[in-house]
Amino acid sequence: MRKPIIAGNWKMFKTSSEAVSFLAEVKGKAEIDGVESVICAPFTALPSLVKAAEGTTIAIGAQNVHYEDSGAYTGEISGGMLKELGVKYVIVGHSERRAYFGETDEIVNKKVHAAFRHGLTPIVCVGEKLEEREAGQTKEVCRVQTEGALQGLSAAQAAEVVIAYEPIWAIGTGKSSTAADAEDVIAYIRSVVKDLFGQSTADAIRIQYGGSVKPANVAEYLGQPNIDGALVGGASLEPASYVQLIEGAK
Ligand SMILES: O=C[C@H](O)COP(=O)(O)O
Repeated sequence: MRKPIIAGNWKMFKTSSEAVSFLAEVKGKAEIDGVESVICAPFTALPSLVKAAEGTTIAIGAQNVHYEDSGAYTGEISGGMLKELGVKYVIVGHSERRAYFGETDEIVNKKVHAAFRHGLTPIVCVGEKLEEREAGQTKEVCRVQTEGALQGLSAAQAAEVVIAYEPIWAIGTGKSSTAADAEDVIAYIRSVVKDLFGQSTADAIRIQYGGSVKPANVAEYLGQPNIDGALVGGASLEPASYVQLIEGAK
């Protein structure tokens, strides 16, 4: 039985003090049996957020990690630095990082391995652009990105990964994929994992949908047999909305 996982991706929003106020508001309310609550915050908010989340069941995640453990990489953050803070998850290969920061499938794969070296759980994003969808390439794009991201992992590691299927045209646009379409692609991604690692890994791996998820539609996505959660941007920024997302996943 896969535990549903709702992860807020705050992107480049919220200072450290804003993050702590948010946590104080959702404490207790966003902690619901049977649902895993995660907040992926900017690096600067992580130390205070991890501290504020102590004693709660809310896990804290980062939005990026460098693939090397240390070195002359000005401005970058390593897995060891995140681990020492008490961070549990890290988003890898978000489409915004692929588009604006040149992350390739090879870099994503190196980051996934870096996450595991440091005991962090990667939330790996895959998803097609609008023109790829219109050209009927959605599944092929997702297959290539999934295979690339998971390359070289053991089956046990792959089972721990969280995959987030995020059609790029649905991110921050208010245009969400229908639950049936998202289910179809996510079931396909699970079959790709089965081909790579076998049935038990495919049964264990959690796959989220992301792209204009809101309190009003989260239950419909989570009601699909292969959709195990949501990676949520805009609707995760307000405390009441974040709590409703967690409630909707129950
Ligand atoms: O990581 C989250 C996604 O990019 C979705 O963002 P959104 O919920 O604002 O569409």
